[in-house]
Order: sequence, then structure tokens, then C-alpha cells
Amino acid sequence: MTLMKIELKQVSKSYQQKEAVKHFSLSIAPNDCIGLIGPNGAGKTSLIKMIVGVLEPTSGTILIDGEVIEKRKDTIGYLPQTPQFFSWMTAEETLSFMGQLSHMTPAELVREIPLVLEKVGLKGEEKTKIENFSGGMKQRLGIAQAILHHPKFLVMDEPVSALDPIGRREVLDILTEIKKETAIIFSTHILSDANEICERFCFMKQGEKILDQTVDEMLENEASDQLVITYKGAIDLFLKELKKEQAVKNIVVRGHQLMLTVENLEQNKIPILQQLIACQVDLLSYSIQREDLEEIFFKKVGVSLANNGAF
Ligand SMILES: Nc1ncnc2c1ncn2[C@@H]1O[C@H](COP(=O)(O)OP(=O)(O)OP(=O)(O)O)[C@@H](O)[C@H]1O
Repeated sequence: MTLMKIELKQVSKSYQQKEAVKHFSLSIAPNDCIGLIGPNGAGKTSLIKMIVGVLEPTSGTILIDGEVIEKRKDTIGYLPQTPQFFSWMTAEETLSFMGQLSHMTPAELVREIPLVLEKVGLKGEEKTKIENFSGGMKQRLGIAQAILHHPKFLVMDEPVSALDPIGRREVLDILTEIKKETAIIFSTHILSDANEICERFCFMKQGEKILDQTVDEMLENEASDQLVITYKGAIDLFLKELKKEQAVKNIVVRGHQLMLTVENLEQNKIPILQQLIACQVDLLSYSIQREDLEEIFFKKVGVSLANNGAF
């Protein structure tokens, strides 16, 4: 397979007054599997639509092996956030229709459709009408249409977010296989999903790229130790006091756990724990732990993906 390189150079998108994507640059190598991570409204869908050529950038350029996207659309596979199908068509008819739009020949369709249905776990459903498909089956069919023409680059908008845990597992397993032969970028606001298959993360906030590193680099460069406090009962007073502490750089509340990023932790943990006692927090345990990706995201983007309480 010939290798392909995708370059986004200072790509921006504005809708009337709203600047949804701001000067976004990204270089995607042939073997990359990139998780585009951001909270709701970060600009992920707008960026993805520009990458696949559905939406025109307001400014900036997107090049595939040095050529503009229009000339290379057939090398891209695209799974939109909510793939639309004709409910009266069967799985086979749907793929045939989609394949023709990608200029596949009748012989290619006859050869490839059974293979792709098998790949996404829909063997035996060839003649089933889409109206009888579950959400998970539709998502798998969406992936099937995206990879049917053997794209070199697969772009997916929230491929697993709407699925239940079983459907999510199935789709992640399929993507693990596909990524062996295709560069992938996919958006999600669920970091653990991306972490299963992506080696590289791109964090996005309010249209801007905040961080773009491999997972290993992120854990190496961005993670620091944090103070983890497990408690019972109320902590409102303690939280109020913590917010006044200069050394406390970040606070995340998860259930009955508090994760604190603290400057000079060794030295500053003592006054924090003293404050905790003074505020009569019912302490169950405390420990020092390395931040994980979710916490790095929160620290960098300032928004909790999981809607955990945070200040
Ligand atoms: N067609 C449009 N017209 C006007 N504003 C838009 C349009 N599409 C998106 N926006 C705005 O642009 C911003 C980015 O939206 P976008 O859908 O790209 O973000 P997202 O990260 O994909 O969000 P989500 O995770 O909720 O799907 C949002 O503020 C959104 O309201």
C-alpha cells in the first residue's frame, strides 16, 4: 500500500460570529491512530468535516500527499457522528449504494461487500433491512461503508460514544483490527475509549489545539504527582479553603475522592492535611498518586470530560 500523509495548516472555521476552529495545524502520518479529544462544542465535528471535505475551511489548507482534498476524497473513509441510512434497504444494498458513490466497480462490490460485512461482524445480515438493525449494528454498518473502498485514512466522528458497553466493546475491537492497515483519526469525549486504540492524543478546547502528543509522551511530560484524599460526608468548607491555597493548582472531585494537584507537593501536603483536619473532614485515606490521562486532560483543558465535580 502506498503511504499517505495528511497536513492541516492553520485551518480555521467560522460560522457567522462563531469561530469554531482556530488556526488548527496537524500532521498525520500513515500509521497514526489519533484520538481527537474535547468537550462538547470544542470544534471536533467542524474539524472532522473539514478533513473529509464536507465543510470548506474559512482559512487554512488541508493537503493529502501535497494535494488538495477534493482530488483525494476516494482515499478517505468517513463515519459521520450519526450515519444516515435508508431504512428500507438491506445491509448489502446499502453497501452497494455507498460503494458506487466511491466509484467502486460492480466486480469490486461483489468481492468486497461479503468481506467487509464479515470484518465488522455482520455476516449473515446481508439481507436484513436497516429498519431491523440495532444501534450497534448500524454503527458497524457505518464502519463497513467507511472502509469498503479500502481507504488509506479513516476519519470517524464519535464512533462509539452513543453505544452501550457491549456495542462499544465490539466497535473498539473492530477498530483495533482496522488500524493495522489504515491511518485513523477519531473524535470522542470519552478518553478511555480513545486510550484503548490510540497511541496519540490531540486535545481540543474552544476550537484550539491544546496538546498533541503520544500517550507515552503525555504521561512522561505532563503528569505530576497528586494528593488523593478519600473521605465521607461533606467537604464544602475544606474546598473553600483549598481554593485560597496558592499551591493548589487543580482540584477534581470524583465521588468521595478528591484529587489535588499541588505545587511542591512534598512540602505543601502538610498544611493541606492540617487544613483538612481543621475543617473536620471525615478522612478515610490519603495517598500520593501519578496523574492519569483524564487528569492531564482536565488540567490542560480546564473542563472535566466525565462531568465529575470540579471547581
Ligand atoms: N452550522 C453551524 N452554525 C453555527 N454554529 C455552529 C454550526 N456548527 C457548529 N457550530 C458551533 O461551533 C462550535 C463547535 O461545534 P462542533 O459541533 O464542531 O463541536 P464538537 O466538539 O463536535 O461538539 P460535540 O462534542 O457536542 O459534538 C459550537 O459552539 C457549535 O455551536
